[in-house]
Amino acid sequence: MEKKIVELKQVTKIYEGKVMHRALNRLDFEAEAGEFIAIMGPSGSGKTTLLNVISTIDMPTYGQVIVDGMEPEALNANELALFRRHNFGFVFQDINLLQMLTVEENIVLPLTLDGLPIMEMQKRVSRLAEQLSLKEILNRRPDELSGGQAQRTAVGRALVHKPKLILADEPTGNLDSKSAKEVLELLSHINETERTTIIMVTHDPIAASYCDRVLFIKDGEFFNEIYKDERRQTFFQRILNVLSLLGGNVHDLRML
Ligand SMILES: Nc1ncnc2c1ncn2[C@@H]1O[C@H](COP(=O)(O)OP(=O)(O)OP(=O)(O)O)[C@@H](O)[C@H]1O
Repeated sequence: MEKKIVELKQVTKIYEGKVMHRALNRLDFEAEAGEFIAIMGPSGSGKTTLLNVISTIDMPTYGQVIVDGMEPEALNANELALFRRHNFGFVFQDINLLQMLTVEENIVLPLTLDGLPIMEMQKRVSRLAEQLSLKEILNRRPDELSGGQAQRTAVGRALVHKPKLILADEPTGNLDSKSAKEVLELLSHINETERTTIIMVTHDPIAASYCDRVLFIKDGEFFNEIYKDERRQTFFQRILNVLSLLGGNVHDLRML
């Protein structure tokens, strides 16, 4: 049995506002080290909230979150910021590269915060550039990149400090299908070779079919969960079957 990297026990998240909203309701969730997991559900079902609670960006109202054996709630603000920076890599739909910096400088940025020796930084960047097929374009700036190259750079930036867990929120949401495929194959490859755990929120059943497991949530509660045990195409069909049971707006299912 693999080590558990994330454990959520009966997690409830209530947003207090003019109208109180229960975004997660008594949700249990576990991720083992090395898993590649997709989180799916209709718009507003709590997917981003779940990712934010796992990444410690947000704290649950009730329930317990344990990441790599630690309870983030027990840490003070500085400790929490460090914990997050050392353990997590983030990939978002909006790629957010720094326009003034080259691909190489964007990738290396998180390491400069930790004051790593230059030789070590160069070693890591050149290894990543190889893995991410960015070798030829390390000196380009973000406005000279395709969408796929830009997102691969962002994946590089998320990986450079060797995080235990990659948290991705719609990483292919703004990409054409060819670039999306490149990024998904890359995430799969990183997951297989480095055993980095990846948790990815997606509306896209094709993206989800690259994962080992898909967790479906509805109204902030567990709805279903399926594991890949066969070819990606058959897994894709099973994902579509659950999505049709889940209901919601068909416009939520982009790229179908
Ligand atoms: N800061 C907030 N204050 C109040 N309500 C919020 C806040 N953030 C999210 N919500 C509400 O909580 C619910 C869950 O939001 P969340 O963003 O987690 O859903 P989601 O499944 O990621 O949606 P989408 O697929 O549209 O991105 C929604 O009804 C949303 O309106």
